[in-house]
Amino acid sequence: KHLKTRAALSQIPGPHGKFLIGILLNIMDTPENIWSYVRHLSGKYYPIYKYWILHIPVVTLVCPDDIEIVFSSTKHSAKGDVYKVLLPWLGTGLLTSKGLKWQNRRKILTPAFHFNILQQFIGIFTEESQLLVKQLQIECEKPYTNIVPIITQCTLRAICETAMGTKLEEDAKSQEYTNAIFRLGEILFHRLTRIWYYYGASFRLTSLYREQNKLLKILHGFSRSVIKNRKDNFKEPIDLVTLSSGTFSPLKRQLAMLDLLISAKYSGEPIDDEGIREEVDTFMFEGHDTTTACISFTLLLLACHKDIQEKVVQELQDVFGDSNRAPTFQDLQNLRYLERVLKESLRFYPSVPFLSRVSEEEIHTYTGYTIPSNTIMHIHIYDLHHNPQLYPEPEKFDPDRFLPENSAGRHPFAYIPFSAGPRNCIGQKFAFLEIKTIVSYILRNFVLEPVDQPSDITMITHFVLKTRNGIRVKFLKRQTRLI
Ligand code: HEM
Repeated sequence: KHLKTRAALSQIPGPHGKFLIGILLNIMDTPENIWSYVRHLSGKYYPIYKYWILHIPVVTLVCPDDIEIVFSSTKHSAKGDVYKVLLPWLGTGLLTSKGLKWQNRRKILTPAFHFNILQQFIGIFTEESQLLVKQLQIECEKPYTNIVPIITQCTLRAICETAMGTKLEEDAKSQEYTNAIFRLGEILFHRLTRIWYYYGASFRLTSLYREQNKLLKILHGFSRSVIKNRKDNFKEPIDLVTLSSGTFSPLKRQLAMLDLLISAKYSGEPIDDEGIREEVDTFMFEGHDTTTACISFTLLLLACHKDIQEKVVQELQDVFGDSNRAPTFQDLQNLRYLERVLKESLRFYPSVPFLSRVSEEEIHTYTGYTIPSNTIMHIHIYDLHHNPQLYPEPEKFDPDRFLPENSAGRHPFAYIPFSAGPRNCIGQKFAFLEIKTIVSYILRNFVLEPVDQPSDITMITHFVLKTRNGIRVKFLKRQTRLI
């Protein structure tokens, strides 16, 4: 079996690497060099390549036909080894679980992302956007602003309130929680780019491991105390089926996703308190860095493309006029041009640049190779989205690529910022509502001037698309204030 596996893998092209260690030395490098190295491999070996890291083979897929084979199947849904670093924080929640557990959790969580539930979050997104506008007014005095930290604060507050029903205030407990999320993010990043820390006891011997444990105590302690509080005040199970069917009517009280999980538990669904904690933590992780990346890169692109920025502002003027009212669900639906801008922004800068899966059985690729069972597969969304055969002039920011007439005929797996198939992102509608609310508030109040250009930006390897030095934009107060 071993020889058969080796023989199949040897047919797949890729860098030779060194005897016994494969390409280990190439990835023991800075995060920006790892990023460039992987881009180089994708260009050189398109449509598929393989490398060895020590004794572990990794096959990378960059072509939509091969990606379709993996994503369309309910097999191959187990995650690759990179996700191991997330387990201490998230446990096996929706992102990291597999098999029956994943199926059960997905079934429980799906109604929580129905439009009828999501609509009630627009009020929270609006409040957070208004707070952000106030902060950005102060930034207008400065020559430029690194937008990433300020947007992160905003999206973190939004997800905390929607997922847990808890506001992150200025108090010590909230600050401690926020700081722990930031610091744990740094440690996860440190481990992600050091593969020898995924396996065995090597990470446990480091001071970072001890620090991680302290941070986990804070994070899990916070989630558990919110869950306990919410459970103590829980009145009656929510009828999710009724709530997620029929037309939307505003609820008597603001529900958090946590309430829906508690309700599912009391209705006999297979989820206990620790399971609820896993899912709440998963939302906290998945639900803020991804939206931060999308908003930050969109602001960068709009600052650098004034004509497109003006078209978005014109659309906002058409929808809101000179009124300073908050957006309704219908307003957000009507922002069609902004939607195309966001889609193109997620093509250009996919918040999740790569995914990793494990083949559960042998795969025969469209491109003519055999991937043996139990092989780690990386799917490079960034390279897929920058393929000139799929997107002519891929480095051009052009929202009209997503006009219906221009999207017709595009390969269904050529555009996958939210992944695809049964294991796609459960939060994509939530994300669009939030991002549209925040970006529209920013553009109703400010003119964006370019500071960094896309060509100035140095990308780094991370779970979520990030740059080495943030993203700088200049904010000017908009003369005809729309809000
Ligand atoms: C622009 C914003 C977002 C992008 C681009 C994005 C992208 C993705 C991608 C690519 C995956 C697949 C990950 C994998 O297979 O390893 C995923 C999964 C997931 N996302 Fe998102 N996401 C976004 C926002 C959100 C938000 C706001 C939430 C929660 C409120 C969320 C919750 C999740 C969860 C729970 C999963 C795991 C789903 C499963 O395995 O069944 N995401 N997301």
